[in-house]
Amino acid sequence: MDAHVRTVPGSAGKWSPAQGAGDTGPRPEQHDDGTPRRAPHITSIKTTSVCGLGKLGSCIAATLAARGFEVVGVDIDPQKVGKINEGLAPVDEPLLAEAIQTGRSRLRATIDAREAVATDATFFIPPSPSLPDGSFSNEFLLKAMQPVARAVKEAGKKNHLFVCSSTTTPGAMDAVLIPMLERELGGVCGEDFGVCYNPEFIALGDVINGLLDPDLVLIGESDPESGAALEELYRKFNRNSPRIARMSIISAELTKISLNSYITMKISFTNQLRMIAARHKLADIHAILDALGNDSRIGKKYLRAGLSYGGPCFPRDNRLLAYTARQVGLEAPLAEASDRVNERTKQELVETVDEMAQPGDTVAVLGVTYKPNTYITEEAAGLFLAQQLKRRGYRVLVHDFAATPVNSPSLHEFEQISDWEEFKTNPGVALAVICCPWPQYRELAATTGTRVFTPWHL
Ligand SMILES: NC(=O)C1=CN([C@@H]2O[C@H](COP(=O)(O)OP(=O)(O)OC[C@H]3O[C@@H](n4cnc5c(N)ncnc54)[C@H](O)[C@@H]3O)[C@@H](O)[C@H]2O)C=CC1
Ligand SMILES: O=C(O)[C@H]1O[C@H](OP(=O)(O)OP(=O)(O)OC[C@H]2O[C@@H](n3ccc(=O)[nH]c3=O)[C@H](O)[C@@H]2O)[C@H](O)[C@@H](O)[C@@H]1O
Repeated sequence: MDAHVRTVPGSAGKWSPAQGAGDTGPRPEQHDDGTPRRAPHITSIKTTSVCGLGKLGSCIAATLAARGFEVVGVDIDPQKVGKINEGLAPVDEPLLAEAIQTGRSRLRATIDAREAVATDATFFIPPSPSLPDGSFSNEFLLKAMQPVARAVKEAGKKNHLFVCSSTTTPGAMDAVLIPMLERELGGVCGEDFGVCYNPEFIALGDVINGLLDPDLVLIGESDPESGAALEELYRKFNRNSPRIARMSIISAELTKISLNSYITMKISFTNQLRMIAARHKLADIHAILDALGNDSRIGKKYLRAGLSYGGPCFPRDNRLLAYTARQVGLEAPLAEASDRVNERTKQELVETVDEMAQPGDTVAVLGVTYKPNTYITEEAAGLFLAQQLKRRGYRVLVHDFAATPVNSPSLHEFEQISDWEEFKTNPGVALAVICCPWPQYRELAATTGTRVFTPWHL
């Protein structure tokens, strides 16, 4: 059953540190059956478990171990478990293999979720895929959390800390995931056990450094003790001294997607401006943005003119904010506009190329990942262009420094440029379009005699 959230519970009352998520007032001293209520008293997390050893989870497990915590990794995929136990990286991510080596004596993995019970806190990081209405599915989180909760109950263990790091639909923790935990554990969240919502702000390709030196650590907490325990963990774990923002769980769910939605708004603004500037012969979008970024209220980050944003996070987190607004009877026109500009940016790329070449021509699409240093092609501008050109009757050649038909099956339908060095010296195509700013493409962009179109300032 997919129990994704259907209604967003109100967050009307203001949260205070002494109050758990969804609290409505002081609680009685006892449970209905007369047993005393007890606040969770985890004060120090020494041993951790990480459920979901994918692109994010394997990096969290490895860095926790590298920074001195005992870690049990859990995944339903025996291959990922096997790799961790062999001391190898289960996914491609810079510095992951090194982190695993550093923490090897403290890191092991298993497919048996019950082993998480022996640890103080479990981080849950399975997928939370988008559904057609824009919300995120809770299915994998429920399946990952349930066996751990059952095992905690069977063991009679008190005060296990459940930490959700996957992105959730705002309201899903209070309406779906915590009620499941309360049913399985037979207790009240925030009193008999603790829950934190703790998403990470990391960019693929830089996950290890992003985890160790973040700008922000975000903790949504069911009760102050749980939040304090997690804060203490981060104070030992982080190499820098980031702002640790603690708040209610619903606030943290909203903060996570708002951050990404705000940045997509910034990127879409650059693309909107680029389209306007392009209609003026002497206007240079790169010069305009470079100047704008000097205003400290704007800043230079994510103000680079290029193409549409893509990947597994930005597009869907931004749509989730719009969904969240609809759930409470509002609109989120800014989030919707970011999405519309992003779609328009993709279409505009196809139209521009269509003006520079004609069906039947051979066009090389260079860079089909959503950004450099990753093999992921999800919602990437290059992949979209290649698909659209093929549909319009072009012969399309694709090239990337990381994505291949093996790791990105959507590339199977295209002819691949397998030898970059050879292509670079003799492209033999009507047009080459640089869709992803891999720095290596700079050489081609500088070559005279090759017709190259690059929206990026390489
Ligand atoms: N990849 C990223 O850059 C970021 C991802 N996130 C969020 O983190 C979550 C995970 O994302 P990724 O790591 O990219 O996903 P992924 O698909 O790379 O990895 C998920 C892992 O969870 C495992 N899994 C599935 N069901 C399980 C279960 N019942 N028990 C234990 N393991 C289970 C899968 O086998 C897989 O190894 C998502 O909610 C995503 O939105 C948030 C910030 C950044
Ligand atoms: O929520 C998440 O999962 C993560 O999503 C993003 O991380 P990521 O998608 O890996 O990558 P980014 O490096 O942020 O790039 C995203 C997209 O923005 C585009 N971009 C980036 C910068 C820029 O100036 N312009 C621009 O179009 C990139 O080309 C790429 O398509 C955020 O940067 C992370 O903070 C966040 O935790």
